[in-house]
Amino acid sequence: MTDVISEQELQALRVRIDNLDERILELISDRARCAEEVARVKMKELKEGESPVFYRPEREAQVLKRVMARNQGPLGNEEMARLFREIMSSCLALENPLKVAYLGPEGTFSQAAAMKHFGHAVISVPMAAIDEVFREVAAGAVNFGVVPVENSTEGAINHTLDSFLEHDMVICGEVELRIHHHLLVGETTKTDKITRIYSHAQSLAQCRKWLDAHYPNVERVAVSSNADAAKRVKSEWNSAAIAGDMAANLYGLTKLAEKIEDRPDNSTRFLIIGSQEVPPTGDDKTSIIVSMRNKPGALHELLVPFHNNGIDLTRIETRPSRSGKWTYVFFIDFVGHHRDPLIKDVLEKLAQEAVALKVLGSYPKAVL
Ligand SMILES: O=C(O)C(=O)C[C@]1(C(=O)O)C=C[C@@H](O)C=C1
Repeated sequence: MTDVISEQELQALRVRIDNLDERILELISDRARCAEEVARVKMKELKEGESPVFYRPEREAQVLKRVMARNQGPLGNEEMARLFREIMSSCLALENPLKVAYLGPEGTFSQAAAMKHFGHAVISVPMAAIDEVFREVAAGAVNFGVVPVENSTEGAINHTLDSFLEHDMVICGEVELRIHHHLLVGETTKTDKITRIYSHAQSLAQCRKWLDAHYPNVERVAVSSNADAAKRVKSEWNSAAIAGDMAANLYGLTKLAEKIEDRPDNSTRFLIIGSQEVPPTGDDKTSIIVSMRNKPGALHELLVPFHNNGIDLTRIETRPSRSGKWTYVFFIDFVGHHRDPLIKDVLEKLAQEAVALKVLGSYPKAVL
């Protein structure tokens, strides 16, 4: 009897869900038609020689923040924003499908970061090296690139910082990704006979203590990427790989142990590079490169204008210079947009003291 009643209850709920889905479907289609209209207006307003700007990171940040502010549950803010991220991604693809280069191969955390930032409707293009991502963007072969810039456990990604010295790029966004590593095996792996564990050197370092505790005598082999590690285990019965969810799914591997990173807050920050300046949203960050004269107190001089104006520095990194002129170079991130009057003032003061100063870009703070 109770079975019949709960079956009826279930039926009624499914009818409600079907009705809601129909309404959601209509609303999403309405939204998509609106985006098509937006594209038409953008094309209409173009002046001679201008090309349309379909992707608007400042607007996307605003849409996602609004969704999060209005959300009343039961779905969490991040979950709800993730759904809207995908809807917007599909709407943008209707206007103009974006091409995004990332540090490949398929299944890397860089690809996961690209999907988190742009949604799944973009065309993602794997590159063999960070420098190639920069070159692909510079050549106009893709609209944007996604490159890792710092990891909370292992620090700065120097290849990325150095590439900024060589290429003229605009930073148009940032995305932070929680990095969860898993120990992965294939169908043919003999799990009690593992003699080798493959992963990228950074990931092996991020799981060092776990490996010492669980596989102290197993050979650790550093390969070019986690995705490459995952690919190798498919055909080796005595090997395992350390990689993330994307690589596990892509290569059909099983998790022998989940979330094995030593620090539970392990995350990587990625930058979105392109050629498009992003207008202020009121909640932005700016990245600059500055080189100072090689004299005592140079770093102090550099920091004083920020301190005096109460500007929040979020990161400072030093790299060796590439030429005689660039004796040493500072990469600085701070809160604010380079068009804000206060920030403009500080940058002008800084430019007077510096050998060279380059604004890499102002962009909305990561929302997701
Ligand atoms: O508002 C715009 O300019 C749009 O193109 C619409 C829209 C959206 O779907 O909301 C789509 C893509 C842009 O990156 C930002 C927003």
